[in-house]
Amino acid sequence: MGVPLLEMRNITKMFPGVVALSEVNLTVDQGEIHLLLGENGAGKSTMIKTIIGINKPEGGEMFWLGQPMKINSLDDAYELGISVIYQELSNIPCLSIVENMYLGFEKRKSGFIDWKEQRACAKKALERVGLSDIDVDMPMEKLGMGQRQLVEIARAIDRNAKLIIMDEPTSSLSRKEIDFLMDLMLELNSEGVSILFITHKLDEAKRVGDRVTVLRNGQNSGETLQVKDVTEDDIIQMMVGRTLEEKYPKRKDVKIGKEVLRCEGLCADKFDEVSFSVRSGEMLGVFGLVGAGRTEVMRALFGADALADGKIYLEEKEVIMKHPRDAIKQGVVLITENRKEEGLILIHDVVENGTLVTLEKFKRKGGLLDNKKRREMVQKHGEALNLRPLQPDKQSLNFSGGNQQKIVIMKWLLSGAKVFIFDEPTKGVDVGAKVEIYNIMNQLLEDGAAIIMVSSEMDEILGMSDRVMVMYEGKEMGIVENDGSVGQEEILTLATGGTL
Ligand SMILES: Nc1ncnc2c1ncn2[C@@H]1O[C@H](COP(=O)(O)OP(=O)(O)OP(=O)(O)O)[C@@H](O)[C@H]1O
Repeated sequence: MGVPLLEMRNITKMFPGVVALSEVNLTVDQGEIHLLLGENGAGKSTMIKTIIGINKPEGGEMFWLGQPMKINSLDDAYELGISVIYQELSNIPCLSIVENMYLGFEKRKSGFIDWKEQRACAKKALERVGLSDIDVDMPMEKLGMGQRQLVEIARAIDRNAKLIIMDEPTSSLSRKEIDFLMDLMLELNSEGVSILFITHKLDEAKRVGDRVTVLRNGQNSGETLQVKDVTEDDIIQMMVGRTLEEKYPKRKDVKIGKEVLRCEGLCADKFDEVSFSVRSGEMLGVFGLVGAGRTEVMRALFGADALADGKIYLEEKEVIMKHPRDAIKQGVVLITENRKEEGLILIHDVVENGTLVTLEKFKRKGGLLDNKKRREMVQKHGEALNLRPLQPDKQSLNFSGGNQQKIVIMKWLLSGAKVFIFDEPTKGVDVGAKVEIYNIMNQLLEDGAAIIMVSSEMDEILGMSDRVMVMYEGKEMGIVENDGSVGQEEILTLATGGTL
């Protein structure tokens, strides 16, 4: 194996009130896929930012191919051959694919941008990620989340990276795209590229990883191990310090009651004739591959996008959702998949974000806000959601990705709605926190709410839903009872346009 490609020794990084990394060690060998795992807030992203020079550690040493690593900026990282594919997409939506791919690293000829060369190289790299038919001059915003992610991967391939750091690259991809990416990772790896792979999906991790380093509360949790020598349960034990009894906790005292919401023949640009209903105490799972139109239906139902046709009934009365305000007023809320753009005001703290849609509840006589009560509520829900760190005054942008998701969930939990639409609720959330979110959903159902859960995770859909609506290319392919009579195969058949 020779000298390690990257060696991080005793890295310590502090932020106000938090020791994000404490004497952490990480070694990535040449030509290996190394897993960096840990709960939300364990310090994985902080470690990556340290590797690429964004964070300056307070202590520790870094080596690249055995030599002390001088890294002061992202440019130094690229120079060495390190590319990062971030958890949250970092491209600029209004720029074209090719502009995004070479932003800050333009190919030049006689001082001018060499568009011909850029387009040719972009096309070649995009072919490798399965996007051979795509027009490289198309604006990024025209692509779905999954495709945008693949463009980022193409950019790393184009830069001939020696180390590709992938921070949850699969969280926005469909099953097919994930399989494609896993194969691509193995292929790149066989060509000698090292990959540092961060994921919360342990099955994927096990599928491709050679060795695994686990972080827990900013420290190494045990030694780095060979992936073939550990089970998923061993990894969970290292991550959370205990084994999880149930991945999908059972609902105890839930009675499915009357229909709360019914949608008939919903139509818009991206979907056609979608009809479904959900009852009190019931979870309707909505499954489909990326681009199936699930999020679009939910956004229209919530009044965030316009409907061309169709009717919505709430407790048997027809309602019009022209604006999210209308939906919230009627007790229908959407917990968006896109937390950074739509879920949170990142510069605001947890109290402000957590109580943003429920300010009315905290108004005192005279109209002033009861900030003490706001803080107490946020503290209470933060504890229930295991928000880490539990610092209500901390700016949301300084929370780890998974913990930001918990703040978004908190915001809507406080609203006391009748219908909760969760769009990919556990995206980027660690195994332990997933169970916490499922427990909260179960509690909502016990309290009589209705839940619609859009998810690309088949296990999650089958583990949590009472019924499953399957969509394909904007069409509703069927609604099935999740009572064991249908399984993964049947649902996938519907999701790929087939019939049962
Ligand atoms: N700029 C910052 N200012 C203050 N605290 C920060 C900052 N960046 C990270 N932290 C804190 O450092 C800790 C580690 O966060 P980090 O983002 O590295 O976690 P993570 O393991 O990547 O989690 P996730 O899986 O949720 O993405 C957290 O407590 C986080 O709140």
